Amino acid sequence: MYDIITIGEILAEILAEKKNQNFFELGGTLLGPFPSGAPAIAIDQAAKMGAKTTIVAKVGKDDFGLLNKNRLESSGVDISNIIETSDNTTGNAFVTYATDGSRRFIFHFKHAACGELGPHDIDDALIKNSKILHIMGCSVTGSPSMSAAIMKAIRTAKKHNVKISFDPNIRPELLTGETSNYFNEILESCDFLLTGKSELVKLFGAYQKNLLELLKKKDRIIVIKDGSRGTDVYTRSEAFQVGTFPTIEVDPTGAGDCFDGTFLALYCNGVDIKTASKYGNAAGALAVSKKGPMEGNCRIEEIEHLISENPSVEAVDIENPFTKLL
Ligand SMILES: Nc1ncnc2c1ncn2[C@@H]1O[C@H](COP(=O)(O)OP(=O)(O)O)[C@@H](O)[C@H]1O
Ligand SMILES: O=C(O)C[C@@H](O)[C@H](O)C(=O)COP(=O)(O)O
Repeated sequence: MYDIITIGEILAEILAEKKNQNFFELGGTLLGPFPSGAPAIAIDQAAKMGAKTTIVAKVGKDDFGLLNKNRLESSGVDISNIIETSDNTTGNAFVTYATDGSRRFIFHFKHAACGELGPHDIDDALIKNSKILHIMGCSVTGSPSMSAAIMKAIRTAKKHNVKISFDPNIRPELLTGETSNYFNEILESCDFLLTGKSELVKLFGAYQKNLLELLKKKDRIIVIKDGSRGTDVYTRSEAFQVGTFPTIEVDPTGAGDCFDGTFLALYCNGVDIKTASKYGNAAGALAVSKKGPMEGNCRIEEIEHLISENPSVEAVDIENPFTKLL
């Protein structure tokens, strides 16, 4: 039995060393390759937290695949469901940051090993034998066959009461046609919506009404992550905010996935959602302090050390805007 299973892309990530460095001129230094892919980052962190985890994904028979398999295995992820294909090479993400904090990606995804993953690669028994299925929106939009694989898994999870966790993690560079139908189905089904605030705005604009509808349909946990501004959490009966931990941000990529892995691992262990959110924020702060999307992933001892140094960071109850309307 797995605590958490995820399905999606494994990538090798290449990072531009300097801000505003572009990819159309010679001369800039590139850092990496870093193990990456949003589902891989989250599942790596969940395993580091002690959860029993696996990832269903495809890599090529190449060094980028090996880089990722080695990293995930050393963190404790069961890598036996990573398929090696001879038909394509491991996917890539090239990332560059601008001085205003925005980032741009060039992906090699749809026609890479990760994009080959299809419904035939999804074993229903694996999904049924998991407590939580965690899905990232970027995976849903990455390739048509991966979308079909993920939707098959979502429907199996729903049928067998496996909890569904969804982080929309929208990457404009990966958006394709069918996306909104899939997103709507996953949003309706999910038990955990672990979303970045900017993604909520992209999905819904002014999102309060949509969150109310989601809570009316199901008592779920909605986490809104907002970078250095912290995290808001809503359920039908609870609403609270958790502030951030001091850190020096050198690379924001991966913080949200790292939050997800931490939060879900602790939830599976029976930890209350206020504590799990605080630990998630601490993990996010540690994540942004290292270059590379999962280089800042951490074990629980590092999180507890950061928390013990910052006793004033607590979950603070706020008025629940939804309770009166439900
Ligand atoms: N600069 C930062 N300083 C402190 N904590 C941060 C910082 N950036 C991210 N975090 C923590 O990591 C969490 C997840 O990061 P965020 O960027 O909001 O996720 P996402 O990528 O899903 O939008 C945040 O809610 C916050 O607690
Ligand atoms: O998997 C992808 O398609 C994108 C990843 O390469 C990237 O690392 C990412 O999206 C990280 O997400 P974040 O946690 O929201 O920064």
